[in-house]
Amino acid sequence: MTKRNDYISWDDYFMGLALLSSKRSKDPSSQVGACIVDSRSNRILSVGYNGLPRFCSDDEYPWTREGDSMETKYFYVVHAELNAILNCRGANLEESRLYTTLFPCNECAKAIIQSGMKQIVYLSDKYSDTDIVKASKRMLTSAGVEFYRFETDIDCLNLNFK
Ligand SMILES: Nc1nc(=O)n([C@H]2C[C@H](O)[C@@H](COP(=O)(O)O)O2)cc1CO
Ligand SMILES: [Zn+2]
Repeated sequence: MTKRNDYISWDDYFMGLALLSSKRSKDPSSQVGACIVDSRSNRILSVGYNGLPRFCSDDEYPWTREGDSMETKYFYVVHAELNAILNCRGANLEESRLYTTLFPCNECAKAIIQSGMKQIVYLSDKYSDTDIVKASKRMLTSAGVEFYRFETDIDCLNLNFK
């Protein structure tokens, strides 16, 4: 027997983990996932998805996008990228690579830069026209953090639990 050739690439694996993490999100409109990797050893350092902080109930806080700011999700949700940074349990994120299903906002960009990450691989950039993303890209570029869109030959990966 020879080895399998249809195994997934490291990039597919890590973006797949970011996508799988996003499935945990309770946000009805955007489910975002992130995975942080030591790019030299291909070891996973952390994962995260967008959700409320610990001890804040998914059922008691709002999930709406519009209206009184206090009653929208935006004041409360922790972004997937920040959650991944905060979930790293002391791992050194210097020189690491972030896989995220949505381009990071300006606030996450600050945390990415300050934690020493060097690369961002993203799937969607659906808010690219917003000032938030423009500010994010400005800071990331100044800080020398590379970012590039995820590319793959495969459209879909199935997880079969049966
Ligand atoms: N990069 C990001 N990572 C994230 O985790 N989020 C989260 C915040 C919200 O929970 C949701 C965006 O909701 P909406 O504006 O598309 O309905 O995704 C948002 C962005 C966009 O900057
Ligand atoms: Zn963010």
